[in-house]
Order: sequence, then structure tokens, then C-alpha cells
Amino acid sequence: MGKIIALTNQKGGVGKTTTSVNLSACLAYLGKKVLLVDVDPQGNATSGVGIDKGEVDQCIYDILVDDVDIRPLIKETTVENLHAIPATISLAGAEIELVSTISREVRLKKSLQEIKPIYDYIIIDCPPSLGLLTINALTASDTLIIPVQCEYYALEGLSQLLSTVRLVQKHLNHHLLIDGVLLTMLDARTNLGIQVIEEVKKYFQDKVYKTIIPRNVRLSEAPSHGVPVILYDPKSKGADVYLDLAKEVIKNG
Ligand SMILES: Nc1ncnc2c1ncn2[C@@H]1O[C@H](COP(=O)(O)OP(=O)(O)OP(=O)(O)O)[C@@H](O)[C@H]1O
Ligand SMILES: [Mg+2]
Repeated sequence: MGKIIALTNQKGGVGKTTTSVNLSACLAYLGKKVLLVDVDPQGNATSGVGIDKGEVDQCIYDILVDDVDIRPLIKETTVENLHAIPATISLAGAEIELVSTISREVRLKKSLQEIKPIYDYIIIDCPPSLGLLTINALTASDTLIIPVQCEYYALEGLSQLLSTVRLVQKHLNHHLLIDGVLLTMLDARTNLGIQVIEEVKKYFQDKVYKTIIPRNVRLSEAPSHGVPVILYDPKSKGADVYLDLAKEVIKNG
């Protein structure tokens, strides 16, 4: 039975998509059967695993708004063992269209439950907001990974995220857990990064992943080639650390 993990943080540009794509690919590389679900209208995770958004006729929008069968939407990717459900810009309308829909918060959960037994891991890439798309992702998930960028104001907005998580736990998904906070984009040349690590560890204690993702140019180059870093440059630091993260995720159960 698959474990459903959402990458979430309403703050933009903290490494949600980079982590969704590369964690999924590394889990697949380690022999797990993985599904990557793109719930962000930007569709960056979709193109990051080599799916041409222009060729996609139905996407996660159709599952959420039109309640279509999830199975035909599953696509192959550039990575063996890794499937994906794409998102396109049409998803931008879903946030508003779902407002008046019955059981609007549980639509993704209902669909993913049907295919959960086929996969070891289902990884959801969330948009940078706390709207209905993210609520659907939190409601569908077993656990959360919260990427936090090693920058000034790293903890800003996290209390709002945590109170949204508590509301979802109370009303929509009692067993939702925070697996951990992932520190991203560390620049080892500055003291600032070290300070942020200490601050985040003080706040989240043992909920912080041992693996810390450094800044690595290969990680930012890989998406334009439609492949995760493990295929783009397997010897890079970026490939190394995301493999470490995948092993840590597997070890955590
Ligand atoms: N470890 C890293 N090293 C270098 N560049 C990185 C790293 N992680 C992410 N990036 C780059 O930083 C930018 C933001 O990352 P990413 O898209 O993963 O964040 P996000 O949280 O998904 O953003 P959004 O909130 O817009 O969805 C991207 O251009 C990405 O290539
Ligand atoms: Mg993103």
C-alpha cells in the first residue's frame, strides 16, 4: 500500500517542485514504484519529468473538477518506475470552480485511494498557496514534507501553514502527520545558512531531515532538459543529496 507524501509550503520558490521531482526520481531509482502528482497550475513538476504540457489533453483539473477516472491520466515519464499525473494552466481555474462543489476538499483523496495499492510512494507537488488545491493535497496525504529555504525569513509563514495543517487534521484527515522539515538551497559559504539551520532545528527539533539540500547548479539546470538530476548528472552533488533524502524517507517508513 503506497504512502502519500505532499511537498507543501505556501511560500514560493523554496524547493517544493525540485524536491518533488528529484525525490520521486530517486525513490524510483532505488526500485520503488512511484507516482508524481502535480497539483500546481504552473506545471513545473510535469515538465520536469519530461511531459510536454502542450500534448496533455486531460490533467489533474479534470479529476478535481469533472470527477473523471484517474487511471487514463497516468503518464510515463523520462524515469523508469516513475509515473506522473500532469497539471496544466487550466488548473488555475479549479480553485474558484471548486468553491461551489460538493465534497470539494476530498476529491483528490477519493481518486488517489483507487490507485494507492499500485504504488510504493505517491508524491504530491503543491502550489505556493493555502487554497483548495493545497487543502485537497493535505486531505489526500499520509504525511507532509515542508521544504524551508536556508535564507532570511525562513520561518516566516510557517505558523500559518501549521495552523492550516491542524485544521485539516481536525476536520478532514485525522491521521495526517508532518514527516519533516527539509532545509533547502544551503549556501555553505555563508554564516546565514548555519544560523537558519540552528533556528529551524530549535523550532522543529527531531522533525528536521538529516539530509540538507545545498545550492547546486545542476539542480536548476536539469528541468530545462526534462529530466531529474539523477539522469542529467548522476555524479553531481544534487544527485547525491536527493538519493540520501530518498534513503532517509524509506528508512522513516
Ligand atoms: N538546491 C538547489 N540549488 C539550486 N537551485 C535550486 C535548488 N532548489 C531549487 N532551485 C531553483 O530555485 C527555483 C525555485 O525552486 P522550486 O521551483 O523547486 O521551488 P517551488 O517551491 O516549487 O516554487 P513555487 O512556489 O513557485 O512552486 C527554481 O528555479 C529551481 O531550479
Ligand atoms: Mg513549485
